[in-house]
Amino acid sequence: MRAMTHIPLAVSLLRRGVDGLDDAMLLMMAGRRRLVAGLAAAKRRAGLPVRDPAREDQVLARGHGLARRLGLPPGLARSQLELLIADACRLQDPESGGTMTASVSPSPLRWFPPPRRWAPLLRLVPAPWQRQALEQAVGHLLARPIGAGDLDFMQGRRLGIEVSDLGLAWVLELDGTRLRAVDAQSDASVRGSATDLLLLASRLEDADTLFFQRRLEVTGDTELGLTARNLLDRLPWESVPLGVRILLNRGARAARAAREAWQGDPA
Ligand SMILES: C=C(O[C@@H]1C=C(C(=O)O)C=C[C@H]1O)C(=O)O
Repeated sequence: MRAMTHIPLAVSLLRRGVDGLDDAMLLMMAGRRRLVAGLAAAKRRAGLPVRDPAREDQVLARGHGLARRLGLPPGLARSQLELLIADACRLQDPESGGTMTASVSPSPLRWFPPPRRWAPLLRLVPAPWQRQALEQAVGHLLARPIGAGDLDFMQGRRLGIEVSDLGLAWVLELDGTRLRAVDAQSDASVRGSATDLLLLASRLEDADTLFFQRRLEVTGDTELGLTARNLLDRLPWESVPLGVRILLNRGARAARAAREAWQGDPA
């Protein structure tokens, strides 16, 4: 018998990466199955058959093209896609014992998992990229109030945003007229679920209601937190670019519907 071998740090770190990607692949498979469930219902309503050989060829051809661009062995991509297609067909055909037809949800958003489901994927995004995306998004949203000096109370202070269900947290600092995401302790933090923060940012829920229902929390320097919260409430919504408003609104509605559709889901 071999003695216990020491596992080098590089091996265990790389294995953590492999685990993350394996999780991501399984999550994607679960997402594909949900879409297939929606497709099954839509095809049934339209009187279309379960199998569509032309579409299957198209799926395989797309996979082949992408595999080539990614430098993947073509056989690998093909065999994986064939497995997925076979599973999708079983899933849709009640004769073959598939349970999906019985459990298709009335909401098409069943296949759009709420944020906590896809959080593991987000955590794979390197922190500097996350920070950059946040800076750009918040910078867009708050361009006018920053220009008007409404955020001057934040000069030299650091405000944290914590997305509780995603396990994500960022700290923002106002540097002149630019909001920067920094790697430092915050003076105060606003904390809520991804869906609730999105509902707040898109004005589909107001801060008072969310605080009252404890769906939004302020920690740390309460005065700074409350000033930030009040600013959110008074945000001149008309000054936010229309495209951003539409995107936020759609995103928040989808997240809320997904949360409702998934409520009571045991998994
Ligand atoms: C999902 C569908 O049903 C079947 C499964 C397919 C797939 O898994 O990609 C493709 C075509 C159909 O044979 C569909 O019609 O798109």
